[in-house]
Amino acid sequence: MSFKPEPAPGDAQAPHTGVLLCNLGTPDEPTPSAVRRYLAEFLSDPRVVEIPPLVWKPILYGAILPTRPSKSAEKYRKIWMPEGSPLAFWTARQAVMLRGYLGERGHRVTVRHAMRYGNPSMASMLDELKAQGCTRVLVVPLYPQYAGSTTGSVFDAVGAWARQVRHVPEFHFINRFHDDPGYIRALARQVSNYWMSHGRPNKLIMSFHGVPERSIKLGDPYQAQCLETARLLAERLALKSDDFEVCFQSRFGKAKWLEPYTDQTLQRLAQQGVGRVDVVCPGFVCDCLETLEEIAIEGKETFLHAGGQEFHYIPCLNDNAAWMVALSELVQERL
Ligand SMILES: C=CC1=C(C)c2cc3[nH]c(cc4nc(cc5[nH]c(cc1n2)c(C)c5CCC(=O)O)C(CCC(=O)O)=C4C)c(C)c3C=C
Ligand SMILES: [Fe+2]
Ligand SMILES: [Fe+2]
Repeated sequence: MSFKPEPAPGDAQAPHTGVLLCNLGTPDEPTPSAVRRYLAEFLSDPRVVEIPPLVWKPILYGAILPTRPSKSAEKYRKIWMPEGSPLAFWTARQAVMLRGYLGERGHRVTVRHAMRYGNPSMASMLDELKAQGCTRVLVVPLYPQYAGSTTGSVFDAVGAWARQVRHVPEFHFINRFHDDPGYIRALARQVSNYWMSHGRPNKLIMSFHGVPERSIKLGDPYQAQCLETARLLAERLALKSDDFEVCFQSRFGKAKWLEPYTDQTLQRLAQQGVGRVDVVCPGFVCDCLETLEEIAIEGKETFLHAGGQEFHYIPCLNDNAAWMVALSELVQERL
């Protein structure tokens, strides 16, 4: 004798969908050796450094990997949380929260998160979704603005995994959400809530991660999407054109990157006598090294040393409730 189980919500015939939130990745520990392992993988990706390997590999192994890891590890140590790297913590938390937001809907959905470089790897999480019986997978790069070096590279990793699988699931991809009304609303909430408790600045700086200028000339839509996010956020906050400035941070290497650079902008504003700036980083949905160390610590020093009076860093969306609603809507539209 056997019992037939009650039909599962969403019914057993419905396809089982996996949702994979993907972020950049981060070292496992704030130590030179862990940072070296991470940077070696990250900076060997031809999407990230578009220099012919015969030219780039000697620079990477001869100049960068012997020196940068210990300097970067020191920076990571300043922002490390008891739970680990902030980027890993917030990415994992968003996946857990998204599960809760989707759970009540009765779809057969399994949510996981993965990192493009480091752990948990994309291949291991795609293996797991497949083992769980997912026949469809929605890949969600946690980058609002599309860049070949970030979003494009996530799709490469999915392709590389699929190459060694016989029965490939039905893949769906989110390409960008830089102008999504829910995302813009969440950003505006995050900023206006901050201003409700801390007052308003003389200038709001919207700082996005940079990319080499050359990648834009070759057709990357990243810069245009950053500027559109900034325009929509300013509109939603009812800012006038001289209430805010857009700039680009985290330059890497010798080439020209997108301008204006964030550090030079902070210096100039301080010298022009702008007393208080607030910085928000709309291109990052999770706080990380580039926001907590480069902006909240180094950027603050730059501004104050150049004569600025007050510097505020407005945290990323992280577990902001309006953002979780926006993310769950982005996903639900594609279930
Ligand atoms: C938000 C989108 C990002 C784009 C676009 C991007 C492009 C890009 N980055 C590098 C080099 C480095 N980035 C590093 C850290 C880092 N970058 C992003 C996001 C984007 N990068 C994040 C979220 C992080 C933080 C990771 C963390 O652990 O918190 C680093 C490593 C740190 C260091 O040693 O400085 C490098 C290097 C390039 C070359 C590039 C585009 C071509
Ligand atoms: Fe980066
Ligand atoms: Fe940086």
